[in-house]
Amino acid sequence: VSKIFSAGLDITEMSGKSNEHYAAFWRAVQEMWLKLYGSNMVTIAAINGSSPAGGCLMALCCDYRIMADNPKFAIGLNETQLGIVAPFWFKDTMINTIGNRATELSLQLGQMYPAPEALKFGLVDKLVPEDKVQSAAAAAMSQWLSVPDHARQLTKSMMRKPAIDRLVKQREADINNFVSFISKDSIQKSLQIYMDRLKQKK
Ligand SMILES: CCCCC/C=C\C/C=C\C=C\CC(=O)SCCNC(=O)CCNC(=O)[C@H](O)C(C)(C)COP(=O)(O)OP(=O)(O)OC[C@H]1O[C@@H](n2cnc3c(N)ncnc32)[C@H](O)[C@@H]1OP(=O)(O)O
Repeated sequence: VSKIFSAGLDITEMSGKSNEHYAAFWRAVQEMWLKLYGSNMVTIAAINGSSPAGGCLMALCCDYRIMADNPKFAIGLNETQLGIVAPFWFKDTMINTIGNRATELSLQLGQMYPAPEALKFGLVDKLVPEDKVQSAAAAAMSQWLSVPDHARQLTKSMMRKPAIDRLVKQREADINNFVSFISKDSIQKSLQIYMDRLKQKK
């Protein structure tokens, strides 16, 4: 979709459903992160539009991020703005990209960064004109693929393994946490208010 890289997790999957539904949904989200963050392939994010929350997470999972140079497009982990909390593995992924202090600011405020600020913050690696995002991503891919694969893969794994092992160890507890958090009446209410606001904005 033009103007949107990803709208993040589907909020309708997190509201008004059963606990079994929430558990299955969260397991699938964990699986997505484990596969993408843990992939030994080269992954380049071609960010052609806004990328809130889960969308930002997907981009952060990649090895390199190229974003369209348009200040109308914003990226960030904005969970607190929805009244929810970025789980520890979202937080770890961001820390591994921009560091602890910048992550704390970002997460507590639920900040969405317009493209130029995202570059300054290190959330993305490069800005290019909107119509050059795909070609710039292809060029970056060629550069990354020119590095001997075994050395690049071992280096990637060395950098990411501690975060991945942490989720693998706590996977069931993380699902239980998510279910008990998201099914609270107060959280359901916050999500409803956020969705109503999104619709009113039109
Ligand atoms: C202490 C224990 C902690 C345990 C862990 C607990 C909790 C963690 C839980 C969850 C983590 C979640 C991460 C997420 O990803 S949450 C989702 C965050 N996403 C957003 O905030 C995106 C909101 N959307 C937007 O900002 C805009 O819609 C967007 C910029 C994407 C596009 O703008 P545009 O103007 O083009 O389009 P709209 O008119 O706003 O939207 C069209 C249509 O789509 C609906 N919609 C948008 N985003 C979502 C979404 N993420 N999920 C579901 N539906 C969405 C929007 O409501 C419109 O619908 P309709 O009116 O056409 O029916």
